[in-house]
Amino acid sequence: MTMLAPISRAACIGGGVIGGGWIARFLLAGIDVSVFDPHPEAERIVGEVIANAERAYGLLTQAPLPARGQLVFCASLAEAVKGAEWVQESVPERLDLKHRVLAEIDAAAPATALIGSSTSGLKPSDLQQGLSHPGRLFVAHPYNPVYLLPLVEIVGGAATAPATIERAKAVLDAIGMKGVVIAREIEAFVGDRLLEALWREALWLIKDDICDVETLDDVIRYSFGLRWAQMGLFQTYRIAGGEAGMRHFLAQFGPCLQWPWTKLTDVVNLDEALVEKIGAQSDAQAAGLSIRELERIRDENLVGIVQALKAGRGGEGWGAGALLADFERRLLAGAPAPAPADPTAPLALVETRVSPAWIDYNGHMTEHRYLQVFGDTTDALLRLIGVDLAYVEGGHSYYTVETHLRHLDEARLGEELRTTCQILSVDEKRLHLFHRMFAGADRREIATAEQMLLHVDVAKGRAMPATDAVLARLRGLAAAHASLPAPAGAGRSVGGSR
Ligand SMILES: NC(=O)C1=CN([C@@H]2O[C@H](COP(=O)(O)OP(=O)(O)OC[C@H]3O[C@@H](n4cnc5c(N)ncnc54)[C@H](O)[C@@H]3O)[C@@H](O)[C@H]2O)C=CC1
Ligand SMILES: C[N+](C)(C)CC(=O)CC(=O)[O-]
Repeated sequence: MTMLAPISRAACIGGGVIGGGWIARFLLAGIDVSVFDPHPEAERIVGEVIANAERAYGLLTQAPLPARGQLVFCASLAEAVKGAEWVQESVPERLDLKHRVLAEIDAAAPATALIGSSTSGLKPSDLQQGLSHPGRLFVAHPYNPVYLLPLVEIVGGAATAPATIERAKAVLDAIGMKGVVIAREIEAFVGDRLLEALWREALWLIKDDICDVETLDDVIRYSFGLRWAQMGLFQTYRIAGGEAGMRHFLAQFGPCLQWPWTKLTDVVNLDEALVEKIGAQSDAQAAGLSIRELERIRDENLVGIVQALKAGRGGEGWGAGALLADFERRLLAGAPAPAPADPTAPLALVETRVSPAWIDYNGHMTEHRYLQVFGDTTDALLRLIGVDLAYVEGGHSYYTVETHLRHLDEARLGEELRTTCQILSVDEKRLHLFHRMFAGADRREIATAEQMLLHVDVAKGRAMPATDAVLARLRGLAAAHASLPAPAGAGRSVGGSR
C-alpha cells in the first residue's frame, strides 16, 4: 500500500469539530490514531466526522490512497500519547485547560514526539509555560474541515526548536497539507486576525439592521468569496488596479482607509437580544438542514472548487488544486504496480466502491463514472507494464483514441466494483484492450469497455513505437491472454445484436 507520511502513529487529544477533522486527516493518510476525549459520545461524533471525510475523499480523488490507519479510543491521555510521533491538542480554547492538558502530554509523550496545538489564537510562547520540553511544542492551526482544507499555520514560540518547525512542515507536506510558517508569533496568527476583523464587521451589520445573515452570506459567496478561494487578497487587488496594478490600486483606494468604512476595533456587545436575532436568522437560513447535512453540502462544494482549481491554468493546477495534483502524483508514484495473481486470466486491476456522488436521478451509478473506473483500469494496466509517471515525464505515454462502453446492468450506492482487463492485441504503437466491470458480492457483470490506445511522443503529439521494455511486458501478457476466448462483446458496434 502507498505510504507517504514520515510518521505512522499520531495521537489526538480532543475529538470535537477540529480534533475529529485531524483524526480523519491522519487516518486517511494511512496513519494510526489514538484518541483521548472524555466526552461520553466522542466515539459517535468522531465516527460521523470520519464517515463524512471518507465520503468527501471518495469524491475528491481517485488516486491510490494508503490503507486507512487504525483508530483507537483510549481511556486516558497518557495511554493515547504512548508511542505517538505527533500529538495534536484540540481541546477547548481556554488557556488554563490547554496548560493542564499540554503539561500532561509533555509528561507522557515520547521525548521525540512533535506536539501541535490547534489553538485559534493563543500564542505558542504562552502555551509553552511550565513545560519540561517546550522545544517540541508549536501551534498547528488548521481550518475547518481539517480533512479537506489543506492549510495549517505553523507558529513557533520563543522556546520552539527550529528542527520542530521543519519536521512539522515535512509531515504536513507528506499528508497533502500546506504548512505555512508564520514568521513571528502574534495572537490569532494571520488567518484568524483577518477572519476576526471580517466577523466583527459582520456582527455590526446585523446588529445595525443593515442586512440579515442570508444577505450578508450572499454578498460573500456570490462575489469576493469566489475570488478569495483562488487568488487570495493581494493578487486579486493587483488585478483590480488595472494595467497599472497594485501601485494604482493603492493610490486609488488607499485614501478610503481613512473614511468611516469600518467599525475597526469596536466590539459589538453580544447581548441576549443580538444572540437571539442572529440565532433565529441562522435557523431560518438552514431551512431544516442538520449540521451533518450542511457539512456534506459544504464538502461537496469544496471538492468541486478544489477540482476546478486542479484543472486551473490550462491543466497545470492553481493554489489548492495544484497542491492536490502534486499529492496525487506522489500517491501514484508510490503506488505499487498491480501484481496479477494469474497472468493467464484477465488481469484483476481495480477494486472500488460506488460513492454517493456517483448516483444519478435514476438512483444508480451514472454513466460517466463507468468511464472513470475503466480509465482507472487502463491506468493500472499502464503502471503494470512500466508506463508510470517517470515514463510520462520522459516524454512518452499511451493515449486512448477510442472507447466502446456497454452498460449491461446497474450498480447501486456502496456496491463493490471490480474490473478486469484482457489484452486483445499489441503492436509497436497500438494497444487493444477489453475491460469488464463486476458489481456486488455476486460479481454480476455490469459493463464492458473496449479501448484502443496509441503510444505517443507527448511533445510532438504523434504516435511512435513504445520502448522495448514496455513492449516486452505487453507482449508477455498478450501471449498469456492469447488462449482466452474472445470476449462476447468485443468488436460490437452501437446497435449491433447483444
Ligand atoms: N471550530 C473551529 O472552527 C476551529 C477551532 N480551532 C481550535 O481547535 C480547538 C478545539 O476547538 P473545537 O474542536 O471547535 O472545539 P469542540 O468543543 O468542538 O471540541 C473540543 C473537544 O475537546 C474535548 N475535551 C475537553 N476537555 C478535554 C480534555 N481535558 N482532554 C481531552 N479532550 C477534552 C471535548 O470533549 C470536545 O470533544 C480550539 O483550540 C479551537 O480554537 C481551530 C480551527 C478552527
Ligand atoms: C472561529 N475560529 C476562530 C475558531 C475559526 C478558526 O480558527 C479557523 C477556521 O476554520 O475558520
